[in-house]
Amino acid sequence: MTAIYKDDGFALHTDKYQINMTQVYWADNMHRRKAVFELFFRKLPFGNGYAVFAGLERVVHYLKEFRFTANDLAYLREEGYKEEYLDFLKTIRFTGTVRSMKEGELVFANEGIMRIEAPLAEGQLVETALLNIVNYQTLIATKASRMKQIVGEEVAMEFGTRRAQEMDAAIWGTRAAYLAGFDATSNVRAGKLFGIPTAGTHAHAMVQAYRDEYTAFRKYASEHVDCVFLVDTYDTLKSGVPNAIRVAKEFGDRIRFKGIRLDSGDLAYLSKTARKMLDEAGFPDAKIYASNDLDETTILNLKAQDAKIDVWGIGTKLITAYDQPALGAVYKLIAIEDEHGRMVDTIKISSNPEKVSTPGMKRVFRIVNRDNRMAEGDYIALEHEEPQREARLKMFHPVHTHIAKFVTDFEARELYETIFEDGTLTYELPKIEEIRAFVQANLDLLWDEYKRALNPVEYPVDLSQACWDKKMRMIRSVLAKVEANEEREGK
Ligand SMILES: Nc1ncnc2c1ncn2[C@@H]1O[C@H](COP(=O)(O)OP(=O)(O)OP(=O)(O)O)[C@@H](O)[C@H]1O
Ligand SMILES: O=P(O)(O)OC[C@H]1O[C@H](OP(=O)(O)OP(=O)(O)O)[C@H](O)[C@@H]1O
Ligand SMILES: O=C(O)c1cccnc1
Repeated sequence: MTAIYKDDGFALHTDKYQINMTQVYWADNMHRRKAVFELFFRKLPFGNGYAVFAGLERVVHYLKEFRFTANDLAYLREEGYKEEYLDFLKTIRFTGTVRSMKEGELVFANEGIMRIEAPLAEGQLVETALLNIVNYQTLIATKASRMKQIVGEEVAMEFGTRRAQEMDAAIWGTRAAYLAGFDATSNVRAGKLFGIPTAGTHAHAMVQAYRDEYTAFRKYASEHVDCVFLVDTYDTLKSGVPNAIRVAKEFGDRIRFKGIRLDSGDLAYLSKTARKMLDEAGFPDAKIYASNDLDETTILNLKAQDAKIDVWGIGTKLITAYDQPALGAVYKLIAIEDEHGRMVDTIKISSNPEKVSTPGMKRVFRIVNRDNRMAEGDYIALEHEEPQREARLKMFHPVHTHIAKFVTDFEARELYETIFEDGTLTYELPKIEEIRAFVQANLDLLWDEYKRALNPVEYPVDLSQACWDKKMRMIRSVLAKVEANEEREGK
């Protein structure tokens, strides 16, 4: 790489305004004030009924290693930052406390996924990277989960690396897809880094290189025991499938003829006809793989057409989150220490009531009905509240408050774990297989109405009465100040 400075850290993986704001805090001696930030999104992606949280592992690595290197500081010096400020940046490490949902948790709009309590300077500087990581990984995990819900018991393989937005996206995207339910990836480096099962067939290039399918399949079979032949280079039914069958017969027990891959044309018609040909030739166990711009809509349609596809190879539409390429997670200041050392809550008002932030330190609980083991909804309470101790919980819609219900026999599962305590990592990162199992267990708690791909029912995310009252009090107090200001200005 022809970098001017060695790329040896991630602290500069931030927006310049974070460094500029931090300079202001530092110059004003505000930088050590305790601040609390919350990371959340306001709208679920893809019209899905839930999102799958991913990104915590990388966030942990990032915060653990957070420091400005000598190269970072040299570059900032060249950018014109003052020497005294650079001396301060040089000493910065992440010393905060992080409370977060676990990777693989199902998460909904307007609930804090992660809460960062840290000296203001640190909390501010890490915003961009945290959003960068969580936004992308959660987006892809959600897309993958949505696709896997449609794929069902069949196999979903991640094929997206070639179309991903560069290398990081391919690697962390395939990890997100796997933890959310995909079964394997074609990316070998992801296999090495995360222990994800890898798998693959072959491309048209190999058939073209040998110029005929029969020779190409034979050569492949001579070198590999597990064989899936790509059959659409010339003519799927007239040439590809017959050549695959011919080679499978010739090699007999010397190979495991796992199947064929279709990569163009009418996948419903071709798969049904190919299935018949394989069965008649005595290969009922050979699987039919399909790829070619697949997404959940196409897969659902193919299933409706009774396509005989066993393995779905999915690339572009998954790894680029093609129909919605960004999750709008934000990172908002919810409380800050004042000049007297007291924590004061902050609120951001918007003309859209759904966008008004919920002030203060809170915890998120999943309310699970003990009788049927299904989730009743999520419940956001103030830090000190203990909903699990209540016999009867009122759950009401935070905007349309007349929509309410009471739950009695319930378990209130707190969704936050402590990840860092005063800068020390206290959380043991789970293995990826554990995260996968966790996603499945979480999905089992949701009624199908929340999980369907089209027009799912909105899952309740409610505020406790105390939390709601506090929000309303703060809205009234801010609006009163705005009015007083207007009067002063004589408007
Ligand atoms: N039976 C089907 N019903 C609905 N969609 C299908 C069906 N068969 C294939 N598709 C989808 O239709 C699209 C066909 O795209 P396109 O016309 O680009 O492919 P192609 O011409 O078959 O192959 P190539 O990608 O080599 O150009 C793909 O997204 C594919 O997944
Ligand atoms: O379609 P995706 O969901 O992205 O799946 C991955 C695609 O990558 C390969 O195609 P390749 O790059 O060789 O191009 P082509 O098949 O589109 O010509 C493969 O044959 C799939 O078609
Ligand atoms: O193994 C395959 O078939 C594969 C891998 C990546 C992209 N397309 C197909």
